[in-house]
Amino acid sequence: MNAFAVVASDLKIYRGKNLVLDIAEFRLKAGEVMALIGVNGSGKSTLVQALALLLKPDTGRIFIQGEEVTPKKELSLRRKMAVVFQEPLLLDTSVYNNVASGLLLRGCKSADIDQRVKEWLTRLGIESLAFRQARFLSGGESQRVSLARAFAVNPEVLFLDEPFSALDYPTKRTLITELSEILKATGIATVVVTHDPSEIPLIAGRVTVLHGGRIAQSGTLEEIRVKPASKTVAALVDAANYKPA
Ligand SMILES: Nc1ncnc2c1ncn2[C@@H]1O[C@H](COP(=O)(O)OP(=O)(O)OP(=O)(O)O)[C@@H](O)[C@H]1O
Repeated sequence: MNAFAVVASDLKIYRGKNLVLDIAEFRLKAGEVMALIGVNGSGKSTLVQALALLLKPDTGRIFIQGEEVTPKKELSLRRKMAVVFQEPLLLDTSVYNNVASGLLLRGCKSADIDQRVKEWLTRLGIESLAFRQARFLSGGESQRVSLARAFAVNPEVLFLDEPFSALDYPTKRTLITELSEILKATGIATVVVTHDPSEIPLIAGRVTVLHGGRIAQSGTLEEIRVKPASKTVAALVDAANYKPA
């Protein structure tokens, strides 16, 4: 197994004439859960989309588990990854079919699909919702379906782009704790975008701070709090409700 799940270098993305992402080097270790934070517009979603191979960078090289992304390998490498967004983006069908959708796309056999869908419905505590239409779910239930769909494909790398920000506080806390247990058990390398530093100790180890499309600082939350690279970074990690774990 490669020591790094994702490596990117000299990653640049322009929107019109604006350079919105300028990453000299990014490394996500195998099995690591990294929090990605930054003010609005700092480039978090753009970086996630680029690393998940959903957005083509203008320059740069990306390696997934040591394999360089090339036009020929792009689709197979993309299928090693799963992304969960703030909006669950569910298909207008049953919960079961939603969780099965990524596996169908990957051409899995129906017996495997059934086994994996049932496993992940159970692990996310939504087996009783299997035949409910997705449009009738609550926000928290929808996000559980979206996570089950992501885990069902057995991803090597998982990207979570503010998956909890639309949820109420108790629902969010319960889901983060469960998700953290699943990530520990599976060892899937994960990048989780969050606006709430109090979530970081619950789920992630290292923190990467983006500012103006660049990596402003990277380290543990404690390291960054003790020696923030700038006032903006200090403000980001200095949430009133944060207590060291
Ligand atoms: N489709 C687009 N067209 C033009 N500019 C864009 C587009 N998407 C993003 N941008 C710009 O790129 C920059 C980075 O945006 P991005 O969404 O990655 O930031 P973010 O850190 O995820 O923000 P937020 O915390 O608000 O979600 C912003 O200046 C944004 O306006």
